Amino acid sequence: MPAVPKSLSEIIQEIEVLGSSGDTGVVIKGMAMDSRRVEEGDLYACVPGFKVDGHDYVAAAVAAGASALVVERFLPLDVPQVKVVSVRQAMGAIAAILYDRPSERLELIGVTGTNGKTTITYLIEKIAAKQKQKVGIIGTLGARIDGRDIPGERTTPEAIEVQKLLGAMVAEKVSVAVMEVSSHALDLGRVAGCEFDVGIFTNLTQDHLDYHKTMEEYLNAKAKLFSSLKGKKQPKLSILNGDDPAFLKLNNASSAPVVSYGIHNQEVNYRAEKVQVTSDGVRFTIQFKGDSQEIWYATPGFFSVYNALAAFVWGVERGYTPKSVAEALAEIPGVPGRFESVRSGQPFQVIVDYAHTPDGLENVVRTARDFTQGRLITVFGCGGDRDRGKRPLMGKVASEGSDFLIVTSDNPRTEDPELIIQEVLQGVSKVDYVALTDRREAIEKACGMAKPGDTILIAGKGHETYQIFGTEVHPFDDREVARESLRRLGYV
Ligand SMILES: CC(=O)N[C@H]1[C@@H](OP(=O)(O)OP(=O)(O)OC[C@H]2O[C@@H](n3ccc(=O)[nH]c3=O)[C@H](O)[C@@H]2O)O[C@H](CO)[C@@H](O)[C@@H]1O[C@H](C)C(=O)N[C@@H](C)C(=O)N[C@H](CCC(=O)O)C(=O)O
Ligand SMILES: Nc1ncnc2c1ncn2[C@@H]1O[C@H](COP(=O)(O)OP(=O)(O)OP(=O)(O)O)[C@@H](O)[C@H]1O
Ligand SMILES: N[C@H](CCC[C@H](N)C(=O)O)C(=O)O
Ligand SMILES: [Mg+2]
Repeated sequence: MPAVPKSLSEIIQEIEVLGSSGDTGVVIKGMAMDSRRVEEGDLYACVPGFKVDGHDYVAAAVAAGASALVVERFLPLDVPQVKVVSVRQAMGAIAAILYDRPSERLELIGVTGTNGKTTITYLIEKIAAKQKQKVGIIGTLGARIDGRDIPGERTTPEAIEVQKLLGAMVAEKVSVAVMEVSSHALDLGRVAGCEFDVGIFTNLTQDHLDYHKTMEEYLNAKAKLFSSLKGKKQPKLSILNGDDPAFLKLNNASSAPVVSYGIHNQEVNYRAEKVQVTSDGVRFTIQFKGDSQEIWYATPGFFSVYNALAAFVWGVERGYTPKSVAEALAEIPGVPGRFESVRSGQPFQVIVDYAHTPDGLENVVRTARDFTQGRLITVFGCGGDRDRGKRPLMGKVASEGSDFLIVTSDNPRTEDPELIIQEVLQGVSKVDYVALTDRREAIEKACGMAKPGDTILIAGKGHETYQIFGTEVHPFDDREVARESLRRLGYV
């Protein structure tokens, strides 16, 4: 959906500015934060980045047709300019104005936490779609509007893109939008201009310390989602994992009433009990408000109980019958790249999963181990240019839970793949392992050595269809590569 053109002065009236220069009567037709994507009549937002400063690209932006600039310091140019404290924060607010404040026209759910966000957005999509609601998703797998996929690069896109997508959802009469809100997004203002109605917290374990430095800072970023739950639309709700150590802090930070869920904490509002984890999924009973509901959700792992619980709470609190929410959960075939089985008729299991944190990997290794008769062969690596501290921790949990380990590459980006592997190996002990830098070779090795009853767990890339070396993106899909390896071994 295109932006609704507005004069710069109209925009300035609705946001906090430090000052302006030039003709503020100029009409703004759209907005861009990248000079290379500026179109005629756009407002170019000069973002001081981690690598470069957008203020240095105004000449290119103006040459491409930018009609005005949002700046943190006035530039000696004959172009209308608006000066703000933080361009990153102002960008969302301005884009929201240009797209007619779309988040005020639908229910917006934000899902945050280290693991489980994508999964929960898919569960909520299913629950709402079963009630004949049109649903929009924004997250790691891209955006999706009423079942139509729109590719995306980040878990939470930049603010302008977020508002544009929400605007498109409003235009398509979406009533429920569910969005993954990463800690980077909360810190970098990518959700500025969004009025959330519901915040969902999954869990907090180590990740992204390259960016946040401490777990406390990481949690503070997450907490912003819950403290932001105020505004015109009512009611607001925080849905929090009562078993997580971060619960108390988020409970205190929340501006909205809190509903909690969990398994161990006896005080939570929605509690799962009689949990059975099988190789096909999880079965359990939810006790809530003097009522109870049986749940079947076809993704194995104790962690799946938490994901299903969080989605169930949203559905029931929205007023859907517990039975209809349970039926929706039972119908979900699985989320791409999350505990996804590759089946080519081979007498062993091959599972592709997106676990890329110590906690995620530990959970998924334990789950696979629990239903494996033979050996558990785990293939994984750690991303380059990401939290280095998690590498030996992932090496440790993978080696402790597996019978054979193949340490390989997972998006080395600008780092040396061999050195990343060395850091993973620092945590590896008590297990036979091999390091194979080439991920294809690693998967082939696993398939070649598996015997009937074994399980191969290929972790870290899940749905990803690429491998990033340097800044180049090469096609690579764990599921495809596993299928090819199995084919070569004679399975079809
Ligand atoms: C730390 C981080 O998030 N960085 C993001 C940030 O980069 P940056 O601020 O350093 O940008 P920069 O390259 O210095 O450029 C500054 C400005 O100059 C502009 N520019 C630059 C060059 C030019 O010719 N013209 C121009 O206008 C850029 O468009 C930008 O506006 O803004 C860039 C532009 O949007 C993003 O691509 C970049 O994401 C990087 C690549 C990234 O990897 N982010 C990851 C860590 C991330 O965001 N992950 C989270 C969490 C994932 C999860 O766990 O779920 C996510 O939400 O995806
Ligand atoms: N509730 C959970 N607790 C711990 N681990 C989980 C949980 N849910 C999923 N996982 C593990 O984490 C992996 C990623 O799950 P998912 O994609 O839902 O998380 P995410 O929070 O969206 O991740 P990202 O930060 O990359 O967006 C899964 O493949 C699984 O191994
Ligand atoms: N959203 C996560 C995904 C990591 C997936 C893994 N494959 C990697 O590239 O490190 C991140 O950006 O840290
Ligand atoms: Mg995700």
